[in-house]
Amino acid sequence: MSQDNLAENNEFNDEPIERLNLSSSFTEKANSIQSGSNSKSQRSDGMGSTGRQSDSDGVLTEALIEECECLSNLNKTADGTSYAYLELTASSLGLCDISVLADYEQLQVLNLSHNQLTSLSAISGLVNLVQLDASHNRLRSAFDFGDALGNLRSADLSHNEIADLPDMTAFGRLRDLDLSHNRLSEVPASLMSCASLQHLNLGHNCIARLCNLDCLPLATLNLEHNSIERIENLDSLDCLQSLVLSANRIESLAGLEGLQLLQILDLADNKVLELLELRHVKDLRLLRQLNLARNPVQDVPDYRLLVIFDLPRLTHLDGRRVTIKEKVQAENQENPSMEIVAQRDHRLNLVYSYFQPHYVLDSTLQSAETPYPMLVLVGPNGSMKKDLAQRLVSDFPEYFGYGVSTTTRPPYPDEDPERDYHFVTAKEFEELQVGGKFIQTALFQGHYFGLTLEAVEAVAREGLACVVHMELEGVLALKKTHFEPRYVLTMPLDRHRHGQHLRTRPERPEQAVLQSMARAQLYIRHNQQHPGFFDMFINTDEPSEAYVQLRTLVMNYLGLTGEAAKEEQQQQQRSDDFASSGKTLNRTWSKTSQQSSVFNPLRPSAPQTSGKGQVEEESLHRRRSLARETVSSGKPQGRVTMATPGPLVSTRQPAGGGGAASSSQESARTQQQAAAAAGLQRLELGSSDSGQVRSSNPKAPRSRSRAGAEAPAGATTYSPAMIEA
Ligand SMILES: Nc1ncnc2c1ncn2[C@@H]1O[C@H](COP(=O)(O)OP(=O)(O)OP(=O)(O)O)[C@@H](O)[C@H]1O
Repeated sequence: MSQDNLAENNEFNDEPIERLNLSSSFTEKANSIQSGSNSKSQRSDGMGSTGRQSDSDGVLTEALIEECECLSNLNKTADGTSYAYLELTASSLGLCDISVLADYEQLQVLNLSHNQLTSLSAISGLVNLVQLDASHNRLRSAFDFGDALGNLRSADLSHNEIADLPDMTAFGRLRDLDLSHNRLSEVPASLMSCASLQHLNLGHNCIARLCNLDCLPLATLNLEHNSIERIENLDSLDCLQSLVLSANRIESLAGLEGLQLLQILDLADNKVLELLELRHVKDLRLLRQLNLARNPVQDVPDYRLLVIFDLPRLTHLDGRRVTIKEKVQAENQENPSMEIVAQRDHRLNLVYSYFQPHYVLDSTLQSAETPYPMLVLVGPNGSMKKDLAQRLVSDFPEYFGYGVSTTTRPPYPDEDPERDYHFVTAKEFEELQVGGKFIQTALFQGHYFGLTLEAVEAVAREGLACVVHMELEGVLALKKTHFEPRYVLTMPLDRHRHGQHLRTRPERPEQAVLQSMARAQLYIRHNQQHPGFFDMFINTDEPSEAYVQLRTLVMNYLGLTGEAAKEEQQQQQRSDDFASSGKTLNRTWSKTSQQSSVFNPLRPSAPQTSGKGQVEEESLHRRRSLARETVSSGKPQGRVTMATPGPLVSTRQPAGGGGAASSSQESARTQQQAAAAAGLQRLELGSSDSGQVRSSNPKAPRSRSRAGAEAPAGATTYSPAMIEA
């Protein structure tokens, strides 16, 4: 076998990444070297020299070599001109004199481990030597065999008494060097001339400082069990894949930032105290195995999940495989989705409220047929929703009241503490929360916001529907309660205008402005991914136009257009009279619940007992059920008559979509008849002329927008494309 062939057989740099194990990598390598050479040294009769006790006073002789069958691998010599044994294994023979080896200059692999050697000068003539194992001897000086062994690729000199290295310039081909378990007090400077060194083990020495490794092409470096306090001077190790620094005195991970190929980092048994240190390895994209076992940082609560969250690419942490479950758990804990946060908030508020004495609050109680009416304007801040809400309330005082939220945010100079928010301290907010006062809470830009039941009740007691405004997080929580409001998404589509709106408040920091602008995308995404989540959309680029749209929407909804308005006023008068006698709330705005079917949107609920006989009541009930089923399960129609005040339904035909409408006329008629049979009042609402108001209710007919988002048929599409424009 030629030298090169032999060298190829012993290459380590081609090992797959997974095999570059932590602290054991060098040991394994050493073992593989040893077992490799041992196996080569095995004769066909299975006998080798390893383990044989020498009876020649530690002198290796030809007779002993023969007796112990030390030679193996009869093959072509390096120059290819003749045959010779290329390997010699003379381990555990108590050898202290190996001068006989000077005659074996064809040797390529030499194993002299576990002897009593104090010098290797006798092998200075083995110019063909590629692999040397002289571990477990009593060598004081390594590489004292001179410069002639320039072909050496692998040298195991571990478990000796080496305190320093001579000049290594001649060993430019050396790839693997094991100097572990020696007496080195520093990284030998001469190592820097080993331009091919890929695997270096300096573990179990007395090294206190990391240095003299500059620009070495190391793939694995083991410095376990030394006295290193700081990770330094490793920046130039561009090829480093595995770094073992366990059992040192390291407190910080600083100094690892540049090791872009690092995959394995073993820092077990050190003094790393803070999770903050992980920032130094956060950007190491290939890091898969991290060992921080027995560091003080492990005492940090939720340590494991926090590390997994910070370094999501890890496959092994502290010697244990990171499971998918742990990854999900870490993500949910440290970066929960808005949905999970809302779920938690809701659970918390619910539990706190259960601890309180319960009152039956008639005014906001969900009745059998209709929920308490509420209108929620939702959108990113700066979408003018607060102004819109307050204007609506002042224009329709007979229908709407403003639900004042509570917040820990300090008031802006122009805000009225009674009208805009209830401003409280963080402690007061917490007390309210623990007191079970909130229907929903949300954290937004570092401040808590919450809507108390009392704020809604204050409006409801007046017989009014409650108008509130909030961020998406608040809506997610509110949707979990028994309230079933209408949700109007208010969004500036023009980023520039949005920025302008936000900057009207000089006290709002620029960072918050940019954050809020970025959040606009969140609303668009949410609208796309959850069709029907918002009931309507209003573009608030132009505040006055937005208000006109909202007002139109509300008036349409309340039936307050033209003659209808007058009639409504009269009706309202009658209702008020009715209400003043029994204070019955005009439930006009909220969505009906799944179970509830129908109600007259403009008049107080009809009394349930009509004086009909039982059979007639049952028949009526059957017909109502039939009508409900027909209405709720009916396929989207071009023109649908809804008997509920539920979704806004377009009466317009989508362009070119008449076919669907005509083909379903029969079905529509059936629905209408069924609804009429049940004695239900029709409510037909069209999209506004401006085309900006539309429903995203899933039951409404839909057409596909250019951007792929679903939108109700007949309505102008609301898509991110509009934002881009
Ligand atoms: N109970 C609540 N739950 C969740 N979000 C809420 C709640 N009450 C108010 N918010 C929202 O918190 C955000 C607070 O924003 P900010 O303090 O910057 O300005 P604002 O004047 O209150 O609102 P805007 O800028 O939208 O007029 C607003 O988007 C507001 O709608």
